[in-house]
Order: sequence, then structure tokens, then C-alpha cells
Amino acid sequence: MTEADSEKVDLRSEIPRFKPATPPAAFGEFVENMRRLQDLAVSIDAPDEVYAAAQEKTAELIELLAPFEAREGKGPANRSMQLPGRGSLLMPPWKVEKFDEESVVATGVLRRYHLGGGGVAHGGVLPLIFDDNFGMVVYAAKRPISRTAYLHVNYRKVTPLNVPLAIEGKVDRVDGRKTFITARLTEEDGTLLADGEGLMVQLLPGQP
Ligand SMILES: CCCCCCCCCCCCCC(=O)SCCNC(=O)CCNC(=O)[C@H](O)C(C)(C)COP(=O)(O)OP(=O)(O)OC[C@H]1O[C@@H](n2cnc3c(N)ncnc32)[C@H](O)[C@@H]1OP(=O)(O)O
Repeated sequence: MTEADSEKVDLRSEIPRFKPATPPAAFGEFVENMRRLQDLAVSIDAPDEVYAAAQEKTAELIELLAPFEAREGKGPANRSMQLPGRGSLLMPPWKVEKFDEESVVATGVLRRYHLGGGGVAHGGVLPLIFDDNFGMVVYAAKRPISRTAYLHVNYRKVTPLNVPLAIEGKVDRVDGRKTFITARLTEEDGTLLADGEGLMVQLLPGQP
């Protein structure tokens, strides 16, 4: 078996196996600094010389990091379960609080770089949170590896920034290859902000 073959799941599908990572000590702080940079990049109103200095520093950073670019599943980003958002900058920095067959709960805040307009979260961020939750529900419920066929979000109230939020998703029903999942996004006091439903379809061998 080649190294590439050993990274495939043979019993359920051929998509890459999810392998949790134990990140190097400085990785978590590096990601948090990158998140802070994202907050600043979307919010600062600085003089030209500040942008010029920042541009030089970011160019240095790119030069430092570029030689270490690795294929999917090799670096710690997206696989570090103990870090907010699994250490992925794509994901909001939320922590998984519950991960079992009954449900998956994640909590966290949305921050400045998630701003849509009017001081509240961009509507497009919510499907990302729901989709990620659905993916974890499929894993936690030990359903076969699946992809999202559809995802429907009902926006019940605007979603505030910098306020503790929680999403809880669970399997609603199963029909052959199809797993239907429902989830609710709430504030700490239980106020419903959005609810969603999705269909995850089991991948067949050979499906990407
Ligand atoms: C420790 C572990 C931690 C884990 C952490 C990791 C978390 C990571 C989380 C990341 C998570 C990210 C996750 C992501 O974001 S996955 C990325 C987003 N999703 C995609 O890119 C999927 C693209 N689409 C496809 O690949 C195919 O269309 C799929 C595979 C979905 C189905 O194509 P396939 O050719 O295989 O199947 P089929 O067409 O015969 O359909 C099969 C059945 O399904 C029914 N159907 C299909 N579509 C729909 C629809 N739209 N509405 C209603 N029904 C629909 C269909 O009627 C049929 O039903 P039935 O006639 O049998 O009754």
C-alpha cells in the first residue's frame, strides 16, 4: 500500500481520512494573531505610511511561511480539535463542547471580521457554521462519510458580534444514504437566532 493509499478510507468511501492533529506549541497563538490581523484588516482607517509599513511586514511574513505550504491533511490547520475553529482561519473560532451520537454543540463569538452591516454578522457566515456543524454531526453519529446536498437556514433574528453564541445540531432522520440534520443557533439565554436543516448524502466509492 502506498502512502497515498493509506490516507484513504476504504470501508466507507475514498475521500481523505480526517486525522486530528496535535499542533506545535506556537501554532494556536499564531492563528489567534492571524485572526486579530483579520479583525484589523477589515476595520482600520490608517494613514498611507501605516499601510505601506504593514505591507512590508506582511510581505516578510509571506516569505517566511511560503516554503512550508503543505497539501491538505498535513498541516495542523483545520485538524487541531483542541483549538478554536480547529485552528482554521476559515472557521469562526468556536470550541466544540459536545460531540456524541445525540448532538454536537459548539460555542463561540463572531467578531469584527464577520461583520456584514449594521453592526451584525454577515448572513453568509451562518451557513458556514451550520455546514460545519452538520459535518461534525455526521461524524459524531457514526454515519458514513457524506457531503452536503442542501442546506437551508432560517434567519430568525440578526446575529450579534462579540456575544456568546451556541449551535446544536442533531440527526433528524435517516433514509438510506441520506442523513437529515437540524440545528439551532442561539444566544446564551436561549434566544433563537437561526435554525437550519440539511441533507448529507453518503459518498459512494469513487466520489470525490
Ligand atoms: C474527530 C472527527 C471530527 C470531524 C470534524 C470534521 C468536520 C468537517 C465538517 C465539514 C463539513 C463540510 C461538508 C461540506 O460542505 S461538503 C461540500 C459541499 N457539498 C458538495 O460539494 C456536494 C456536491 N454534490 C455532490 O457531490 C452530489 O450531488 C451528492 C454526493 C450530494 C449526491 O450525488 P449522488 O449522485 O451521489 O446521489 P444522488 O443524486 O443519486 O442522490 C442520492 C439521494 O439524495 C437525494 N438528493 C441529492 N441531492 C439532493 C438535494 N439537493 N435535495 C434533495 N434531495 C437530494 C436524491 O434525490 C437521492 O435520493 P433517493 O432518490 O435515493 O431517495
